[in-house]
Amino acid sequence: MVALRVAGLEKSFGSVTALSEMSFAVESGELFGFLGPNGAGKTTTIGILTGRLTPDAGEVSVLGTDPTTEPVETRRRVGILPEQQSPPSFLTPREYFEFVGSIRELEPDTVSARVDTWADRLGFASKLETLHTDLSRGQQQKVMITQAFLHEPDLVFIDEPLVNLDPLVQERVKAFLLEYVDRGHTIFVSTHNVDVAEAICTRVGFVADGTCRIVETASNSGGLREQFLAYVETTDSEDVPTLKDEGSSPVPRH
Ligand SMILES: Nc1ncnc2c1ncn2[C@@H]1O[C@H](COP(=O)(O)OP(=O)(O)OP(=O)(O)O)[C@@H](O)[C@H]1O
Repeated sequence: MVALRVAGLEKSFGSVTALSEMSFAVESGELFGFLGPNGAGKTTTIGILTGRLTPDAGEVSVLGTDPTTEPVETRRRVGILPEQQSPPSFLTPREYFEFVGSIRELEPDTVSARVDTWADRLGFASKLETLHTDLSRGQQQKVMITQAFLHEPDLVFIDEPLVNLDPLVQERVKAFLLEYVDRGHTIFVSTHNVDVAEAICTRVGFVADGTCRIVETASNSGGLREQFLAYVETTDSEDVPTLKDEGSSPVPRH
């Protein structure tokens, strides 16, 4: 079953073309990686998939909803870990999770049990009653990861899930993501981190220059990093690493 699908997406901001004929689909149960350099169009695509942005053209479907016409319904059904967003500074993690739980229509006992599990998993039990403003960046990231999964949605969008986390917690998050898709849920991960994509994703969409090319990580023989850098070289993206000096052959663009 298809969890999400975009077809022919176009999006410009003034004279800047952010997306150009972006098309791909993600099946239920996939851990799909969206891998691209700065400015490739990843955040813009997630913004459209979660109803925050409206495309100039193209079709989009998320769990059978259309986020361009029914954004509230789409957001009700998914979890979102936005890029570089902090929890409210004036709340503690426990207060914030109670707030998120009420919006997500969860029973207080369910919220409490899930928060305890997440606090143990990511190691922030001692910080549950501390104002967010007094938490480190990594501790705030743990809170943001928890809120995205609190209602155990069928589909979760996560932007750079491991940023600011220490290596031990990174391993725990990666293990959780794999377990979550094993249970039949779908995860869409946007990242710059090729190693993370290669380690956990079933398929990867290389994003560059506002468009996307799908690569199967399981049958990937040439090394994801080399393929990715070679792909980016074939686009018009600026400020990206080059492999030309190392004698690699670019992968032809689809
Ligand atoms: N609100 C906006 N106004 C003008 N230009 C924008 C806006 N949002 C995005 N852009 C431009 O659209 C392009 C795609 O940006 P986007 O944020 O989607 O990239 P990204 O892949 O998420 O990048 P990064 O990895 O650096 O976060 C960039 O050229 C960016 O400058």
